[in-house]
Amino acid sequence: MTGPVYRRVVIKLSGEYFAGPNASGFDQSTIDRVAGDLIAARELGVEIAVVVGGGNLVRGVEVSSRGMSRPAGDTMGMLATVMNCLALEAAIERKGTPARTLTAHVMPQVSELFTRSAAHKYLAEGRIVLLGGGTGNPFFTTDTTAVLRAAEIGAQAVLKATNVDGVYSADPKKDPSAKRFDRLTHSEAIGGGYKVMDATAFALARETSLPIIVFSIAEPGSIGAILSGTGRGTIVAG
Ligand SMILES: Nc1ncnc2c1ncn2[C@@H]1O[C@H](COP(=O)(O)OP(=O)(O)OP(=O)(O)O)[C@@H](O)[C@H]1O
Ligand SMILES: O=c1ccn([C@@H]2O[C@H](COP(=O)(O)O)[C@@H](O)[C@H]2O)c(=O)[nH]1
Repeated sequence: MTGPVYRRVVIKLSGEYFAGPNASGFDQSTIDRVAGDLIAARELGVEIAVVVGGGNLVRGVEVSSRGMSRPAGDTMGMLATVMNCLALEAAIERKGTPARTLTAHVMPQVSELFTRSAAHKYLAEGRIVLLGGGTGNPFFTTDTTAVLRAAEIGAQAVLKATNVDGVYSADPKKDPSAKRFDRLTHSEAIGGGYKVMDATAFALARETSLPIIVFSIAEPGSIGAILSGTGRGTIVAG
């Protein structure tokens, strides 16, 4: 087994995956398994910050299409990501590893506000740091949040752990003939319009020279495998 490829990473976890076999909500056994994978990855000696999506609970665009304003819908989506962080934090700590949730909004009864110094401190203490509330602003996504926070805290890569095993020429769930890429540049990912991540996230990663690795979270141990350089995923880099 080779040593880890990175010293500090931000992992973007699919919120949708937290629903497990259900259409929405929390599936505890799925969350427990993901918590175990994160702990195993931490034990490789990598500092880990996690951004969790909200697709299992609320997506702003969907709720606003029913009449609510987009900023209000997006605020619900950001709060959904905080709930996912709390579920994951509890699962990680139940397994005996310290974790800490930091949020983009002031909510002192719930968690500490995200600051770079707090993130550095808890990562250096060996905690798994969970970043809730997205960027704190509507009209963004947690993919963009992951790249933003990675740039802010000096992470060396963004790992997008999702429900497909890489970037394809078209959505593989809709087009079985879609071709999978092993590697793309940021500009190719933006130019191709691949909807696995939003263009803002790819553009910020290009500007900050951050590699993004897109891989499947469904494979147990996949986070550790990616960190060891043996996993299967698409690398989007310079
Ligand atoms: N070109 C493409 N290559 C790979 N996946 C694609 C592509 N286009 C669309 N997709 C879809 O993108 C999805 C993953 O991105 P998305 O951000 O929607 O999900 P997620 O990681 O589950 O996020 P969330 O945290 O919001 O639930 C996959 O389910 C896949 O079907
Ligand atoms: O910076 C952000 C991040 C997220 N949101 C809202 O949250 C939901 C859930 O995030 P996903 O990335 O889709 O999983 C998103 O649909 C937005 O409504 C946000 O407003 N700002």
